[in-house]
Amino acid sequence: MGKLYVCDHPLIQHKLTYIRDENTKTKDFRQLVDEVAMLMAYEITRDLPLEKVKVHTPVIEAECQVISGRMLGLIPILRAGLGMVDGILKLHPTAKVGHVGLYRDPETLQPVEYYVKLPTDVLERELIVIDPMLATGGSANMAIDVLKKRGCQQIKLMCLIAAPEGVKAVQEAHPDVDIYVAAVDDYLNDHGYIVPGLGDAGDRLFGTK
Ligand SMILES: O=P(O)(O)OC[C@H]1O[C@H](OP(=O)(O)OP(=O)(O)O)[C@H](O)[C@@H]1O
Ligand SMILES: O=c1cc[nH]c(=O)[nH]1
Ligand SMILES: [Mg+2]
Repeated sequence: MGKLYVCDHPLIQHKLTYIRDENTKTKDFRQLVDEVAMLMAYEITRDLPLEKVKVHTPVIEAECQVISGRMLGLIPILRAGLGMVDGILKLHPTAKVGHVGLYRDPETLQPVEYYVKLPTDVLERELIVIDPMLATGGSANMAIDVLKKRGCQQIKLMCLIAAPEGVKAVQEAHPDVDIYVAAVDDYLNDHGYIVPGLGDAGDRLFGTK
């Protein structure tokens, strides 16, 4: 079963509180999501492998370390996942970005695919699927399916807030995928919203409501 990591760094938890607050308006919401995504990326990439390299400092030749291994690909689920991309790119500027467009039907809560565009070298990259909200898990599972159907193998999932139902659904459908979140909330309400949650992440990011 995939592991669940809760990024409980005080800076992440502090910022998440203001992201949840209904009085936080679009500009600050966007800024805070960007900052939390960057802080989470720092935690998530803690296990990246290093390799030794020689560097000439102005003083001597030294043996130092650089990140080795596979390159990174970020896969935001449109729309709301877009809000987390730039924060991660600040730490990993060479990552490529693939987009998976899904919306959740408000009646059935089932995800509907409307767009997929991936880097040509996606199979050579470690992928992080990004979405602020993991509610029923339908969207995350469909995005991971989209990647696996194309042969992708090394996939992580990164969300701000998860419902227990969503964590369970992803762990059952994709036991090879580790999940990284800033918080696991209490439950889903009758409309499929995470409680306490933050409302509709896409609407709050883009000011569409
Ligand atoms: O786990 P699930 O039950 O599938 O719900 C989570 C999905 O719902 C939201 O997207 P939404 O459908 O609102 O699209 P948007 O990002 O365009 O607003 C959210 O950003 C996730 O993608
Ligand atoms: O609480 C939720 C659930 C799904 N999508 C959101 O944006 N928020
Ligand atoms: Mg939305």
